[in-house]
Amino acid sequence: MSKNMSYYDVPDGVDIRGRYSDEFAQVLTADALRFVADLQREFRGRIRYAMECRREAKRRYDAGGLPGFDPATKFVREGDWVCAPVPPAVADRTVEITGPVERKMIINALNSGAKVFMADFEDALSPSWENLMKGQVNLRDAVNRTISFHDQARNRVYKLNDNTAKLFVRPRGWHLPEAHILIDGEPATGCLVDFGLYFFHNYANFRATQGGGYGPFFYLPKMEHSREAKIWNCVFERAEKFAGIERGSIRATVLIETLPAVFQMNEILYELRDHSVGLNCGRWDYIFSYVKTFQAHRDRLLPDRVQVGMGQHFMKSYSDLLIRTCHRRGVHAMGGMAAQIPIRDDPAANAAALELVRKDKLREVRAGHDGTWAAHPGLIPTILDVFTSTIPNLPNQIHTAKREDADSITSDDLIRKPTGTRSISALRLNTRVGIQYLAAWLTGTGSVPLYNLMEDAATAEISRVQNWQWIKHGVELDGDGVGVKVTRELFGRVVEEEMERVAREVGKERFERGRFREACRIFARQCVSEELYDFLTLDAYNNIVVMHPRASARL
Ligand SMILES: CC(=O)SCCNC(=O)CCNC(=O)[C@H](O)C(C)(C)COP(=O)(O)OP(=O)(O)OC[C@H]1O[C@@H](n2cnc3c(N)ncnc32)[C@H](O)[C@@H]1OP(=O)(O)O
Ligand SMILES: O=CC(=O)O
Ligand SMILES: [Mg+2]
Repeated sequence: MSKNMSYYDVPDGVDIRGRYSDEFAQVLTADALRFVADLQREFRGRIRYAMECRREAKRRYDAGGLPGFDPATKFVREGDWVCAPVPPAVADRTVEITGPVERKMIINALNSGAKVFMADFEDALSPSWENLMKGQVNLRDAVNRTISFHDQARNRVYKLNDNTAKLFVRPRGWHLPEAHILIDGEPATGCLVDFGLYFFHNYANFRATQGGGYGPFFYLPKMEHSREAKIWNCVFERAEKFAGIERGSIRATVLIETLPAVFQMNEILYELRDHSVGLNCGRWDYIFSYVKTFQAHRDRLLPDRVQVGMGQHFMKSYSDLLIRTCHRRGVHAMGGMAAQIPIRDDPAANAAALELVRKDKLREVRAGHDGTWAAHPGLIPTILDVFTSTIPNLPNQIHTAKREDADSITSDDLIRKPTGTRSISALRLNTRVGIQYLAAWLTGTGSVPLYNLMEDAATAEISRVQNWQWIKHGVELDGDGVGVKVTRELFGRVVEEEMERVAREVGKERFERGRFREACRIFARQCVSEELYDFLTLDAYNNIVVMHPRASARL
């Protein structure tokens, strides 16, 4: 054991390059880091292989192939198995609030009246060292129920109510490294750091105080294949063994938010059958993934982002098949996120936004979803009302909404071309939103309100890849009577004009103080690149890595 330059007490082979703080050292203990390092060493080969398989699948799609059901796992799809029974503590998940692992928001979310709070290290969080480590400290205090926050400007103290939402934690996706923690000289896998530190410090307390003997509970993002779910299952088994807790204690809901994964839903549940509490329709990343999967397919271009709703045939088919699959296997089928948020200064617009959320949730509960997501506490009464009035006296619809009709959904339904039109105003909006989101992300904020909608990493990805797709394929805009072709030159003019508009809208001072120009450079580079960048945030990550002592910030 040695003390490294930053004074963290680290086990052999582990080096911490992030800033030292006494508070962070409470979660970055030698024992916790040893647990993370052991996970990394045991699973790094399989993670690398899984990422290579993603690249291989991409090569097939780029050569004209289509995603589909795997004949080799037909026996899993047709077999008569079910997942382990749902833990009683999380039978009722009708409303789940989500949000970044920020201290005040954690308290507000846990107090919000939602059944579950999904604390996010992923789409809603900019994964800076400060955010991640503070997030771990905050979650530890939340599980211990000692968390508090003093808003000095408003002289308001935040504390937990007696009754709080059950906590789920969403680690990062498999693809993101943690540059500030080196294990045997290589950056750690981000999600193993998020999972490992949280599990190590909280499993005992969590199971005793809120899991009813189960837990901790997780959400797992952005998987593309059941082999990735299998790795998670092994990570869970390894953690359970380490902690000396019963196999099947840890439970996770997998987000189905990539197009390839919709063909693997049974397989994913099967791999996690002892650790599963369902699947969730991660609709925003799913749309992003549709573009990504079909990036070389000129005939499958997206219409304007606002037109790609759950009413599109491929989106409805995905949600219906997810419900059918989950209920057949005895677990929750969770709905997704409506992007509308309360609009404080305009009662009519606020009522219209709430009505859109209400309709979206009504569609979900009528289709058979067991619960859904809320982006903001102000939406919870509306969403709760929709669920409790549609399925009164039931915690979920797992056994009452079988949706056998969805057995007829085919591969064709799941990849059906979206319909709609394309407009210059959408190109402009994508650009304005993408740049502003990225500017916020670079300064440490991973979810923001923009033009009265929630924007996070997943929605920003749609803006980016839609622009890329339209430029790459030289789309003719047919939506607003302009009739021009999207070229790099046109996009260049749009970027210039939209940057001027952003500067006007946010005001000179904020514009100059912020990282808008840097965001613009990154966003525009990704929109015009010959090859599509895999992830907006993977490329931009280098811009938020801060080494201590300050060395090269690049991976
Ligand atoms: C695609 C996906 O992955 S979706 C899941 C990931 N995305 C998210 O989780 C988004 C979560 N939501 C948010 O981050 C925020 O609601 C935003 C950014 C959309 C809007 O934020 P704001 O405009 O700052 O909200 P607003 O000013 O109305 O907040 C009012 C109060 O509600 C609180 N609040 C707002 N959203 C949340 C939330 N999700 N969880 C907890 N508290 C919240 C604020 O902290 C604030 O509290 P205060 O009155 O005590 O100060
Ligand atoms: O994570 C959720 C999504 O919609 O993306
Ligand atoms: Mg997502």
